[in-house]
Amino acid sequence: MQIPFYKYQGTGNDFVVIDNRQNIFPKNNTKLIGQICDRRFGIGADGLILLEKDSESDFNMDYYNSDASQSMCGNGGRCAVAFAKFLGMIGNKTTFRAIDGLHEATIDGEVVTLKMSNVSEVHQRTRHLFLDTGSPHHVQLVENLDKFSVKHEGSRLRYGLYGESGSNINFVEQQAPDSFKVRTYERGVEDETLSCGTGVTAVALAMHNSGKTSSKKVNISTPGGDLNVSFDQENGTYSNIHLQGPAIQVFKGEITC
Ligand SMILES: N[C@H](CCC[C@H](N)C(=O)O)C(=O)O
Repeated sequence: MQIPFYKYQGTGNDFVVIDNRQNIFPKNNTKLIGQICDRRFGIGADGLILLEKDSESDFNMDYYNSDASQSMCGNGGRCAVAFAKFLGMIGNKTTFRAIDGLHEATIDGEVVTLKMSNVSEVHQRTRHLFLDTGSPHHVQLVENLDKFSVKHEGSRLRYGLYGESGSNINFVEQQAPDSFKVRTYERGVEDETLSCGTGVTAVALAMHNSGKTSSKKVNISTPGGDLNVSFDQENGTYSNIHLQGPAIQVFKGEITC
């Protein structure tokens, strides 16, 4: 079978994206998902995105990590919006469905602004914070982030602290009153990725919640590029959360399976 696909990247978090509105992809074949995402034997990607029909919104985004596990994906959501625009399915505004519910988004050129789900619980621990922005995130301030062993420490925490279900692990260094550098170990990729959308969203909220910033517009730089997170906070709930950054189409191909 030949399945057309596109490759997108959002600040270096990269995805194989497929128009699956006719249900052509064998999504139960988790081995195939792993093969597609394999950096050597396949196309190579952090995850797979299937864009599907949805009865109540413009489309459904079915997201798979490279190990075929599922979660919400912020950068993937931004790339799905860019793909839907490319397909002519939407104009510059959309509402789509993901695993954590409906999301609004806008697109202006290559920049996609994605509304994230509300966050009403931020757990403060001795040396880290934990919150769920559509996927679970551990947020920890470190020194000398550029030299930090993200994969080793990230894996240790992901399995040691969070067991089999795991969590994404974000290491953070403050750059200025409203800006931070972040490197992320991603659950389901089981490696450092160049950027993590739900992760930088978690970092922005966690840094505000712990008083490291009083700004409600936070700039986050990742190894893959820069993202902005803006939000409101009322009675302990974070709402009107927007993740903004580029989503770029890289190439088109055909999967043989
Ligand atoms: N690895 C995450 C999902 C993808 C998150 C990341 N790619 C993003 O942009 O939010 C998890 O399983 O919790």
